Amino acid sequence: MIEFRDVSKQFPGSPPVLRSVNLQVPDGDLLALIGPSGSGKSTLLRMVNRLVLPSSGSIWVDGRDVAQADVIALRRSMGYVIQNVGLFPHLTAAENVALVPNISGVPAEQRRARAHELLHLMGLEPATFEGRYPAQLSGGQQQRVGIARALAADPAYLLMDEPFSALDPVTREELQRQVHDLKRELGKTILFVTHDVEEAVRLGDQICLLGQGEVQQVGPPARF
Ligand SMILES: Nc1ncnc2c1ncn2[C@@H]1O[C@H](COP(=O)(O)OP(=O)(O)OP(=O)(O)O)[C@@H](O)[C@H]1O
Repeated sequence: MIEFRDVSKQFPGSPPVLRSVNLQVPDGDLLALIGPSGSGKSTLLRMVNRLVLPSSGSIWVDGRDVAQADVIALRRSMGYVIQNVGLFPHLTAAENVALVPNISGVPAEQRRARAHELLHLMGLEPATFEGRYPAQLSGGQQQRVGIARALAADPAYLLMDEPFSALDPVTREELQRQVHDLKRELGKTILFVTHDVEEAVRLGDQICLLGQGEVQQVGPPARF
């Protein structure tokens, strides 16, 4: 479970972004964070992997306060997917997917097998795609590689920050379906930022609406 306990955030010299946020993402759930631009969605998500530190309050993952965790171990224990993927341009699709296993010392053969498995899972046939560089992939294919990379260390948690915003509607729907299947089949716990209410309704077990620095509403999609 991911839990925000009384979390507030104020960047120096700016008005408060978030005030007293209390929120839980139970194991196996996808919580979609929605809200107007600037409402603090990304800030809240980034506090989970400590890219942003709360001004007060705490964030707990699996019953542990992330402030006490080793930051590298914490980040490796979570998949992180962002809008513009951030693939390394000089690494092939398979090498990008196998990046974390590589730094963690997983032997080459095992890494390759894992990269194949994940590319396949994301609908990219390894025989065709493993050797391609990001520039040789479409936006949707790059995003699939980005998700495969986030899954490489088999993290229990995925943090997804507007992962599909830059994609055309058809690709976007395909990837939404894939995330839905992933969640069901692999039992991941997902925090998903989107500005698209339809996407939130389609994917979320719970939706949290942020606004004016606070949680305005939280509940299952039927209530939105
Ligand atoms: N590092 C930072 N330093 C100062 N202010 C910041 C920083 N990061 C974010 N902010 C401010 O915090 C507020 C919330 O930003 P955040 O990116 O969390 O919003 P968001 O809801 O994700 O917006 P969007 O939908 O536009 O991506 C904004 O006013 C932003 O300018």
